[in-house]
Amino acid sequence: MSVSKILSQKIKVALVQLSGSNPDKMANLQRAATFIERAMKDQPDTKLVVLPECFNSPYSTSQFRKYSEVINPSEPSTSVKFLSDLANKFKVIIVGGTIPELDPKTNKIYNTSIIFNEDGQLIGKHRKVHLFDVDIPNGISFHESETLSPGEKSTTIDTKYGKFGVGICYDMRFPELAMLSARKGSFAMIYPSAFNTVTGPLHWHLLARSRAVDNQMYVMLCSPARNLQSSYHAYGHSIVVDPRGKIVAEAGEGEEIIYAELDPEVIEAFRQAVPLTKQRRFDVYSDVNAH
Ligand SMILES: NC(=O)CC(=O)C(=O)O
Repeated sequence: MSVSKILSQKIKVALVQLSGSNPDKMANLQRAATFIERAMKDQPDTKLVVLPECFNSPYSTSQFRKYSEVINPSEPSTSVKFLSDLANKFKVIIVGGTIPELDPKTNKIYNTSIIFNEDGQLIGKHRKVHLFDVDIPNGISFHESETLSPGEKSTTIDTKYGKFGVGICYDMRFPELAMLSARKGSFAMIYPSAFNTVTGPLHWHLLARSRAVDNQMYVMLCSPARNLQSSYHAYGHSIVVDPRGKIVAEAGEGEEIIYAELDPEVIEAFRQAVPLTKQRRFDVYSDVNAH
């Protein structure tokens, strides 16, 4: 596939590391608006903005239903309308972190990312496929499946610059979603995320860099800032990794915006130098899911 199809031009991205787990949804939305406005003033050539996982609700299994919204483009809920208006106002693509989603047909709750184009149209959504259910001795226990249901699809979004894949947090531990999007021609994988102070130091950078190197694509992880008043302490360290596995931008632990320029030449040059896509041996591992 020619590079012009993967990413049509250089694009600036902004990852907005907002304070996490605050109980006031409208205040969280307003804060997102303030930061997006700041990003667009600081770097007006920004084409794509990413928000964190659960950016407008507590990250807590007992709270997801209370904060959930029905995602129906013809009857936009509070967060859908808010982010759609922001995308349209600033003429920027927004990967709107995640919000708890209620499916009115099944009464199930999902952890869902909603994505808007520059005209404010909802161009896709991703329901977290792999739920964060872990018990790490002397570390952390968390069971999203207490109240959430898993999504059933991988997600690749089409934009005027090219395609990118979306996963959510724990999804990044499963390389298959990123690989699927890469094979559909994506230039990047974007994960609104909320690792914690146990697993963050162990795996955050490793996983971001691994998904980038596996697929020779950009990888972006956008975390909430650390909030020690909340029950869940997010890791922070929102990060952009290039297709060579090099970290090109990284936040600290507080509220912050980080920027990076994605360059099609970097993708092309590295894919030519290390031509993994031409060297794959699906004749050998076509049955990878058979065991
Ligand atoms: N919160 C998550 O979904 C994932 C996480 O914290 C981890 O994988 O570690």
